Amino acid sequence: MEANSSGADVSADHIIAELLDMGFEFDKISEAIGIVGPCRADVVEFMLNGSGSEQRKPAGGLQRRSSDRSTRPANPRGNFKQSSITDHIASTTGSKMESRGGEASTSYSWLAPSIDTAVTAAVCSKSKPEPQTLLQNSRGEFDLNDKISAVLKKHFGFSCVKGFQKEALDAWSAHKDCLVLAATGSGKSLCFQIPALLTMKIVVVISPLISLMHDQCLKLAKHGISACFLGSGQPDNRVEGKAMAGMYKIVYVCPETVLRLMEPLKKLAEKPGIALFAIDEVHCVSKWGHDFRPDYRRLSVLRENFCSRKLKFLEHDIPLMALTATATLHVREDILKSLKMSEHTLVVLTSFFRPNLRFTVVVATIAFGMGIDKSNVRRIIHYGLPQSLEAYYQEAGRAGRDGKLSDCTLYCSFMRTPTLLPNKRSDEQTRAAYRMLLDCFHYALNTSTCRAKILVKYFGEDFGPDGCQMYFSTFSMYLLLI
Ligand SMILES: Nc1ncnc2c1ncn2[C@@H]1O[C@H](COP(=O)(O)OP(=O)(O)OP(=O)(O)O)[C@@H](O)[C@H]1O
Repeated sequence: MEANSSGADVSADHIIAELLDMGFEFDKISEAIGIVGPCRADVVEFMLNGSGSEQRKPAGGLQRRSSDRSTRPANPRGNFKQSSITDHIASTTGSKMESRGGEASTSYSWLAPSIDTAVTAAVCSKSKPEPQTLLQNSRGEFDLNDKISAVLKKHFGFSCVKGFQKEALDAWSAHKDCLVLAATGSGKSLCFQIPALLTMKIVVVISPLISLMHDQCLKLAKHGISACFLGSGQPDNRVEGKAMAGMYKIVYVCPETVLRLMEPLKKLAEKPGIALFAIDEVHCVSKWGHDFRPDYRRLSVLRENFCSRKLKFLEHDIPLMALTATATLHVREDILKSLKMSEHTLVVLTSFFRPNLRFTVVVATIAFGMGIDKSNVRRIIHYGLPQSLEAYYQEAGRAGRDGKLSDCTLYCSFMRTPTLLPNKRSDEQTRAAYRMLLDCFHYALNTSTCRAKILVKYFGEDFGPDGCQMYFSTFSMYLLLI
């Protein structure tokens, strides 16, 4: 027996039943329990990464499997909120229970960005209320912030939601569509996981990769939240039926499957109800992005079908929450249009400026390996030009997640033609690929401006003349001839 993240004791049988129910294979669960013992957190850790807690780690433990989340994302019509980089760097590296004060945030209309000084505070529970001790307001309702604090603490052990998470949750609670752009590892998942815990309804999450869905379900199991994944990677064919009967709080599904399940989803929307459709890695919608997936474009059926105009039992349209880590203005615009998101979509944006990263380009002919995904990576070295600056920002951004000064070095030889897109591509895709490559050339060849500034500008953000002074007043460019 062990204590789970919610404080309750669970047995090996209980863990097996729980994970089987989510659609994981019996053999894998048993193997994990056999190695790390009947501790849910360790079993999940083992299934995710091939290791349990330190003292129970098997000799010669397996290699860590990183969930490779390729990410990047626009509403010319929507409201635009932009919060500080400290929104993600400081909080993700801090202790789980740390309490954070207010966070600086700027907001602007994204067509004509103009920064103002609006402050978006993180929601922290001062008194750390337990669900049963929440105070009701005069109409007998619980305050949303208190509810959020309570579920956050109960399931995840955190005291505060970050500023951008609060913005997204406010949009959801106001039944608004929302586009969230926040860095890799900043905590986007909580934006759509919390709604599942605040209502009796289900959250449906559309995700492009089975490995991502798999990992997220395991992490939710660790936090005592029932979830499942549907699609070709689901070995148990009973899980789909159970999911469509409302037996899981969070249902992860790939785009092809969501398109196939439109009718069952409409029934689910009636009873017990769908709280939210979250579209993760939403840059996959855009042909202008580096990770285009045609099925993502067909997800406009969600906005077209799950609205009160079409489904008479709905009081409000079911909100869409689209999330990504990187997207240019062009890609954002494309996302909003392609998904037919509401004209009142709120765009929540955290700054792309990472003050602790120094960007250097070295023109050379020597090969170097890539860094790995850890919080304290001090240097990311790219060998060869990336296909796009989105891809570069995504990969280089793995450096310095702990907020400490780190270097991002790009080695490239202008003598070598960079790889473009797959051989079979339309003229439009070829043009887009060349455009993206041209941006990379401009970035690499720049000798007059701070590189961080170019990257941030590329994503449509202007942090003013002072932004670089701390670390970027100079940059390096070496020419190594061999
Ligand atoms: N409010 C919070 N306070 C402290 N830690 C948080 C908070 N929200 C999220 N985190 C932590 O941040 C980490 C990253 O979260 P998550 O995986 O959701 O990031 P993400 O933005 O979805 O990343 P990616 O783009 O790689 O998918 C997790 O360990 C999560 O527990």
